Amino acid sequence: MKDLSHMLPASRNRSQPRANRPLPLSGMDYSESHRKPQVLGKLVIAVIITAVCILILKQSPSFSGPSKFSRHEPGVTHVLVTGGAGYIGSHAALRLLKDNYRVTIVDNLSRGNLGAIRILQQLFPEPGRLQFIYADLGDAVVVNKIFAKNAFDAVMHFAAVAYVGESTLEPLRYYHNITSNTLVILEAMAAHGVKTLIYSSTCATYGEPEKMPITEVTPQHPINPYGKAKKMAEDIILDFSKGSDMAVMILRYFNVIGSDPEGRLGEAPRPELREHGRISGACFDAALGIIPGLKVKGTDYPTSDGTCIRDYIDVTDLVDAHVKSLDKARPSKVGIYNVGTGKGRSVKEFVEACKKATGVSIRVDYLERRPGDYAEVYSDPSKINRELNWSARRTDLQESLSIAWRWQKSHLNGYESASVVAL
Ligand SMILES: O=c1ccn([C@@H]2O[C@H](COP(=O)(O)OP(=O)(O)O[C@H]3OC[C@@H](O)[C@H](O)[C@H]3O)[C@@H](O)[C@H]2O)c(=O)[nH]1
Repeated sequence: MKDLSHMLPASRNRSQPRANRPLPLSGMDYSESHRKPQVLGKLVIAVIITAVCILILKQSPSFSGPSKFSRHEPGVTHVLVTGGAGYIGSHAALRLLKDNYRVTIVDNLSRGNLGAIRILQQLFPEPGRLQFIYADLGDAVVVNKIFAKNAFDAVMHFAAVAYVGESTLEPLRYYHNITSNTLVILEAMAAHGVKTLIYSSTCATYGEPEKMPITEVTPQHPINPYGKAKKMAEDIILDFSKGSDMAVMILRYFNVIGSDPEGRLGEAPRPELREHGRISGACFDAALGIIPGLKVKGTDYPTSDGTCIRDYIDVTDLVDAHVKSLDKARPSKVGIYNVGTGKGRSVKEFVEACKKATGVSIRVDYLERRPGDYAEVYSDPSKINRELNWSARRTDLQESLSIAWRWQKSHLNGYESASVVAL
């Protein structure tokens, strides 16, 4: 058995010991059946544990076992959700499962959380609803096996590293993870006749446009490796789909915030990547006292208050756009959509909303600009409003942040613990 416990996220709150449970993974299998009894010789305990393991194994489809997903059942859409252990992917998987889709999640857990998968498994324990496969999309052989064993109807490709700052420091990681892995997915789709793709792209592909708001025909001139890698992936997808009967939807997300309003899932980024973290995570970390204060990166931008302008879209609205895209995807058609609210908010405005949502007077330090940042981006969402009948519903920044804050407060160690604190 391969011990992959080092891949679990480190404790977010240094004052609390890390819950060091070894990951129950064996090769590519995901199963809780591999735990060994701690005390040898205690036969009765061993028998009970074995019985429990068999029960759990029955509930947790494993990659190498007979797949309950290998048959194509008419009327049930089976969606491959790459990156389904991550922030957006897990929220999308939850919505798909709620809407009665069958879901297979593939994730290498490099940025996502096994805890999110466990929550989804608890919510949807029925055999044949949710399958989790621990695998890296960079491994074409494994990806092909996954496609060969499963009859996917559609792919939602979320899996990606997604920090603008990190991308400027580690560009090759971004090109590999985003661009190359998309190629692997497309090749597997072609080889196995899967013809529907919903692709997670980003406003970062536009770079620093001259005109606001950004429409889908605004020229794309990305200025950081993250945006460039996503743009390349988009181009490959478009070339690949040309002249084919592929149904493709490319969704260009603006800045995603919030979490499941019912508090089942949240955003739990890797603590070791905190320095690259997004503004929402940084605000919450500052409010929780995990970091001494929030660093506002750049106050000399040509904007109303000197800080960057972004369009913050709630994750619940974003996953709704995915479900609508899947519904409206048609053979031989490509749809490209901005997914945003259409409203630009400055970093200073964001910080004020975060202070109100958390009730904490967060300390704010003003620093130099962050490499790779653009001054102002916000969307014109009229195309997606019109064509997919989608519009953002939760447009109150403070409300989205309040929902996310509730989850953060009750998950000080991310998915590893649910210790509630009174602030
Ligand atoms: O600690 C921080 C983090 C961020 N910021 C600022 O907040 C603004 C937003 O930065 P974020 O890192 O949250 O988000 P970005 O706009 O860089 O990209 C984000 O949105 C588009 C998505 O596709 C990307 O995946 C996501 O990272 C920037 O101006 C940034 O400099 C801070 O001032 N302090």
